[in-house]
Amino acid sequence: MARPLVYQITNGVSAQLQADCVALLGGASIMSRQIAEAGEIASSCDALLINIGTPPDDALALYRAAASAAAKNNVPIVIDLVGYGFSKYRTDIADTLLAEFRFSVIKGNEAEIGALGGSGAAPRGVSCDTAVNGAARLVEACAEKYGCTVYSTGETDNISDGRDSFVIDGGSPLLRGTSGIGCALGSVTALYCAGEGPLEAARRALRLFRRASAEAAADAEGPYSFRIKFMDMLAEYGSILLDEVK
Ligand SMILES: Nc1ncnc2c1ncn2[C@@H]1O[C@H](COP(=O)(O)OP(=O)(O)OP(=O)(O)O)[C@@H](O)[C@H]1O
Ligand SMILES: Cc1ncsc1CCO
Repeated sequence: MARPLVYQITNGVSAQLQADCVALLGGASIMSRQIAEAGEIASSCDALLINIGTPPDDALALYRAAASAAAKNNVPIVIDLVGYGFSKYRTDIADTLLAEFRFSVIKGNEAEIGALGGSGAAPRGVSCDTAVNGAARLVEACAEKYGCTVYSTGETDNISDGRDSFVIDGGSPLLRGTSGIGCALGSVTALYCAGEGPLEAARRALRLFRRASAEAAADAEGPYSFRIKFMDMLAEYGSILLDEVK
């Protein structure tokens, strides 16, 4: 497939980074928050990402319009549960979508997936790095409940499709030194879902980010030069070492 088109409905903070990641890994993005064109775009793209980071007033109607058109056309859908469990508004929206649609991948940081799995703790804001006890088990339980691939990110990443489960570690904590890299990971997951099954796509994205961050950290002078080097390394490993990071 030449340049898979990823329809990204996302937050206003990370959008540029997300579009850049998709572009440097060989995809193309379209971003729009207009309900009027959501069905049209979703039915002709190769993957849909719904990131609830900065939900607009009409968020539920927008996400529904996009998700229902994607589902009708067998377009894979990735949902990034940014801030799930923090505000009731976004948690209710996400729960409604999760009840109505079958997603290819559900992702969040450990605190967000912990909240989804009923850990009893809630994240404080977005990008929360609170560790959750039993994260791997919670990811597996969510994968079984929602019938899809689920992953959580943090010091270690946990991924499961309800049958097979993996832990991914390594990389660099500098990934957390600036904002939006988790959102970009969601975009790359959606991009890879255009070409392969959700578990393989998500594992590949997670491993690519760990691998690229380890290389970038080796000669970064600080969190921002790291961020630039990380993007270069993503491009390098994304095109050269696809099999190795699979
Ligand atoms: N302590 C850590 N060490 C190494 N890598 C990490 C660590 N914490 C997170 N990561 C990696 O950083 C990336 C972003 O994960 P993170 O959990 O920060 O997402 P997030 O909270 O959704 O981020 P954001 O909201 O800023 O987009 C992932 O690739 C994850 O594997
Ligand atoms: C800071 C922030 N607020 C909503 S989304 C976002 C980007 C990181 O998730």
